Order: sequence, then C-alpha cells, then structure tokens
Amino acid sequence: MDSTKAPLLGKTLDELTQIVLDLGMPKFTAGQIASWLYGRKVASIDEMTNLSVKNRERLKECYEVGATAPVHEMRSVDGTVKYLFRTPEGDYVESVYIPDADRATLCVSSQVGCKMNCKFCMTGKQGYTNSLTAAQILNQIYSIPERDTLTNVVFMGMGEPFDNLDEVLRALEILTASYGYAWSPKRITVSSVGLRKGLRRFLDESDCHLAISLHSPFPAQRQELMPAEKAFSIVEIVDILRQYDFSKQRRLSFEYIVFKGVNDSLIYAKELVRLLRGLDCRMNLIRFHAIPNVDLEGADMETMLAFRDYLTQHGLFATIRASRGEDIFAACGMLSTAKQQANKQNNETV
Ligand SMILES: C[S@@+](CC[C@H](N)C(=O)[O-])C[C@H]1O[C@@H](n2cnc3c(N)ncnc32)[C@H](O)[C@@H]1O
Ligand code: SF4
Repeated sequence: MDSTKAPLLGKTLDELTQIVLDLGMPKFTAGQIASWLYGRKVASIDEMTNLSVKNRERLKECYEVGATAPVHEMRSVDGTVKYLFRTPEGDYVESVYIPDADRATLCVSSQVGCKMNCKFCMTGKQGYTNSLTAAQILNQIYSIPERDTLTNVVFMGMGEPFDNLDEVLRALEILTASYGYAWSPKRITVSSVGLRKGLRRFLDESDCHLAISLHSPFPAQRQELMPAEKAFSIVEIVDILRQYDFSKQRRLSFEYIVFKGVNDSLIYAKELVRLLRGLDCRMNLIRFHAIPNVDLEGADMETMLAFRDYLTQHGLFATIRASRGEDIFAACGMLSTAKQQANKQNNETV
C-alpha cells in the first residue's frame, strides 16, 4: 500500500461520486468503480478496464484500491482460520474465518484494542489504540482467500462496534447496498455491549441483526464484569430494545458467557427470563476462552446444558455456541496481543 494515496475500498457510492466529479470525470464512472471494487473485487485501478486510460491515470494519482493481504494466518484442525492484518499505523487486528456445514462465517474487528475493559476479554486487556476505517473493516473480507465462499459476517472480533459507529455503518452500507456487495442484512450480525449513543442510531440506520453481550442479568454484577454497564445499564438497554420489532427479518440475540460459580445457577437463569420476558430474542450461551491472569473459569458442559434447558423451557430460546479453533487461541485479541508484545520486545532488544 502507498501511504500517500487514499483507498477507494470503503467508499460509499456518494463518496465515489464526489471523487469522480472532483477529478472532472463523468458521474456514471462512480458506479463503474463501485462495480469493479465490490462486485469484481479487483486488486488495482488498472484492472478497471471500462474506465478510459486517462481516467485511470487521473484516479491513480491520488487513490489506490487499498486492499492489503493478511500478514499472518493460523489454521485450526477444525478448519477455523485466524488472520492477522497490519494497519498502516503498524497495529494488528484479527479476523476469524469459521467454516461450518452450510455456512462460512467471518468474524471481523472494528477497532485496534477496545476502551470497554471487560474483565474476561483479551482485547479489553490490550486497551484502546485506534478505530478502524470502513476500508480496514472491509479489507478483512476483501483480502482473504475464502472471501467468495462467505455466507455471514459477524462483528465479534476486536473492538466495540458502537464506539466506531460511523465507520461500521459505512461498511454495513457497502455490504448491503445494491451498488456494493448487495448482501441481505440478515447475513450480518453486529455485537455490542450496548452504548447509549450507538444503540438507537444502529437500530434506526441499519437492518442488520443485533447481538447484545449480556453476561449477567444483575446490573451490579454486570458492572463488575463489564464496566460499560455503569454508563448504560442492561435494564435501560432492554427498555429501548422493547421499542423495536424483532419478530420479522431482523434478529435480536444476547450473548452470555457461562462462568463457573459466577453466573451459572438457577437464580441467573430465572432473572434472565424475567428481564427478557416478551422480547423476541434468543440467547447464545458461550463457553469461556480462558485468558491469562483472570480469575474466571468456564462452567462445565453439564451446567451449561441445564442452564440452556431451563431458559428454553421458560420461553427464552437458548443455544450453546460451538467453541471453534481452540487450538489456535480463537478468543479474539490473543494473536494480536502476542504479535504486539513480540514487536515491542524486538524493538527493545535492537
Ligand atoms: C470480542 S466481543 C466484540 C464485540 C463487542 N465488543 C461485544 O463485546 O459484544 C465479541 C463477543 O466475544 C465475547 N468474548 C470476549 N472475550 C471472551 C472470552 N475470553 N471467551 C469467550 N467469549 C468472549 C464478548 O463477550 C462478546 O460477546
Ligand atoms: S468484550 Fe467487546 S466490549 Fe468488552 S473489551 Fe472485549 S471487545 Fe471490548
């Protein structure tokens, strides 16, 4: 990538239109560029062969496609692949490709690190470094070999999407617009702890599925696990969610890591049923990926099954999410943290 040139990747049709008009090109060229970028997924402006040579040269003076290949990959025995991307600032972000029987999901990052500091999360431990641009978010999809087999994208990698909502919404527009990837919004899920400023805006401006990280139905305990609870409580989040319709295309789910002896007993299951009563939603129970220096453990499978059955029997449909890529540390933030630490050590020894 040439740091003096701006990426075309990540530009909406309106933005491409402004670019071509500024360069003195006909307006329809914007649609042609979008089609090369998002339909044909070209690697260079030279490949945009229905643009005149003169216009391609003009475009190349200030712009490039802006796609960058991952710098590292780790393959799990179960087919999961973790990719590591390097940003122009020298930061690292992760994406995880998860093939399944009839689906192939890519889990993308929205930030380098995260400000939310959840107790159980490796990305949270990293602290916040940067927010990704729409180009850097889309590049995670654009630049992997499996890109044409993807059926779903989930924003469950590094970072809090609602803390970078302008860029996330721009990426979602491009993924779902007819000039872009033309995906159904049903193929995309955005996961969030729930931030006051972002929640309504996301619900109003996007049709993509929403997953809220819940982890405890009790605000005091949720705050211990997730400091974001203090600014915007799960009770308020649920109140807002009740104002939207999740009975049709758009799906609402909650993520719940089942921690041994912390949130895995019947009291919690009962309170979850009470908190979410009447809301059209489902519960994903997640196995905890242990991280260093944190005194939390995952519940055993027997406890998780009993928890799931209680919820489902009491009207809250629950599933246990299969844990994938355990052998390659699929818990997000592990690989990028290791890479960042290795680079730091190298710099210190030079
Ligand atoms: C990494 S977050 C990114 C999206 C957003 N920031 C959020 O918290 O929903 C995606 C999901 O991974 C979960 N998660 C984080 N650390 C985990 C761990 N060590 N084991 C299992 N799940 C984890 C989060 O709770 C969240 O539901
Ligand atoms: S779980 Fe999500 S919000 Fe919490 S620290 Fe990790 S990435 Fe950030």
